[in-house]
Amino acid sequence: MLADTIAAVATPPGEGGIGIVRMSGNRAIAVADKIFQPRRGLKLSDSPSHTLRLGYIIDPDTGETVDEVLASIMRAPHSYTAEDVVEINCHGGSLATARVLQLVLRHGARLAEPGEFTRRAFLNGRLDLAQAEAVLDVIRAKSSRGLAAAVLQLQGKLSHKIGKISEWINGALAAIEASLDFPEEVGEVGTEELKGLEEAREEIKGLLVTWEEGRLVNEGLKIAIVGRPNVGKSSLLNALLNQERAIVSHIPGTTRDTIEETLLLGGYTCRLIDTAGLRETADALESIGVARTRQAINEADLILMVVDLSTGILPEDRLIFEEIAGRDKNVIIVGNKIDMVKEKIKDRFSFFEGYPQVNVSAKEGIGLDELATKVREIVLGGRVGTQNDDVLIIRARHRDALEKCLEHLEAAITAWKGGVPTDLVAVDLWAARDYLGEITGTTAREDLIDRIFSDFCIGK
Ligand SMILES: Nc1nc2c(c(=O)[nH]1)N(C=O)[C@@H](CNc1ccc(C(=O)N[C@@H](CCC(=O)O)C(=O)O)cc1)CN2
Ligand SMILES: Nc1nc2c(ncn2[C@@H]2O[C@H](COP(=O)(O)OP(=O)(O)OP(=O)(O)O)[C@@H](O)[C@H]2O)c(=O)[nH]1
Ligand SMILES: [Mg+2]
Repeated sequence: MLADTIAAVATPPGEGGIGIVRMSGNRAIAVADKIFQPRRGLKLSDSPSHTLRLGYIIDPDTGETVDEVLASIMRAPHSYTAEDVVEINCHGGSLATARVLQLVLRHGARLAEPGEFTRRAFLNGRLDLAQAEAVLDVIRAKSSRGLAAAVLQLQGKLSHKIGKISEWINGALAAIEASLDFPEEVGEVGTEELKGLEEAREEIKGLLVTWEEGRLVNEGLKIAIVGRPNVGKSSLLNALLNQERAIVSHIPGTTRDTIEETLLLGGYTCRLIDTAGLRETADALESIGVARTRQAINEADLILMVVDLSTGILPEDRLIFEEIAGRDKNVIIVGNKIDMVKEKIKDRFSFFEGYPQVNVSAKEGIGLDELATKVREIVLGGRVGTQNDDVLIIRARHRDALEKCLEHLEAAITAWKGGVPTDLVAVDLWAARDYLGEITGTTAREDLIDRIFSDFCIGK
């Protein structure tokens, strides 16, 4: 158990139903006893673990009653941090919780650092690093699919798979080490172990293919709305959001900066980015906007290229299309202002042959469902349809470690098959094992762990 006792407000600031001050450490219960007076019955230190008591927080120096609260006690090791934990449930609102925090700090606790409660759960072995990261991913989840993936990881499903892969690698290493120690007794290092390594390799590959979806689930699909000025990009953003978010006007060059909003599509978070119309411009401000548009195009997973059906394709449209096409990006051509087209127009512009086109009216709300369906098709397109109970790789850090692990594992397998001396094979296997340990935290360096927990909020 770590020496000092930490405390923080665990609920967000502002007005709310309840505000919680949480303490963890071996003095947590003693500190609580000094300031908490139960209305009746046992004081907190005599209460059984996992019980809740009603009482008052009283400033021992002044005798002043600060708040009426519920205090809960969870004794080590059966708590979130695996240390003694006391939670004081105050009336919501920043003043009561701030006063209670002040009192516990004055009577023996110190303010927790960001993520320190979860860090203690990790250091005390209740969670491994991947599970601790999942705590943050649960808090930050932006879609139901993202939440499901993070909760699975919190429950240890990813860690379990990593453990299984490590076992295969360890099995091979043990066999190699035995054959080095007692070469005459062990004989050939077995095909059994080699098979285990091949299974490990397949398991890693299976995890890596989930990253594409995991990234989408975690970060959201970036959709850039691009086109020449005045075709109705901002109108389309507003129509999809069903909200007057961006300024719309008949003046070309209305949108100067990129505007980003999130939208849920089929359980996935989409980040819709409205951009400044692309054109050659002498206006300094507008050209900054155009540069940002290009950046949005670079970062986008999907581009909605908006054209104006009422004017048809202009040379400017062609230039923009040439800029977009030929990149490895998904593109949907959106023919806008269909409400203005009187005669029966052709469904598609032959110019955009090979690209999906959906015709809409951002103004009248025509064709938006069809566009959403097309977007969803592309989001899911070509991806192995995973279920909510499948493990997903949702952090780039995990993907990177798995890729490194795979490289070394493949090198080891090739070397083994090529008859390279097994002590050399072992070098790659050790490296592969260390990369797996970075995911669960067994071989993660202090600075990496610092970086991970500094992302958390205070009180988590
Ligand atoms: N009030 C409150 N709500 C909360 C949390 C909390 O710490 N306090 N949590 C977190 O912030 C989450 C719940 N997570 C938790 C996970 C484990 C334990 C815990 O006490 N684990 C013991 C087993 C206890 C038992 O089963 O009796 C253990 O693993 O040993 C507590 C909370 C979400 N809601
Ligand atoms: N009739 C009709 N007009 C539309 C439609 N969509 C947009 N407009 C009009 O087209 C003009 C330009 O719309 P915006 O949404 O500002 O166009 P934009 O592409 O964002 O333009 P910039 O920001 O200047 O690049 C406005 O006058 C809109 O009312 C539509 O579906 N039908
Ligand atoms: Mg605009």
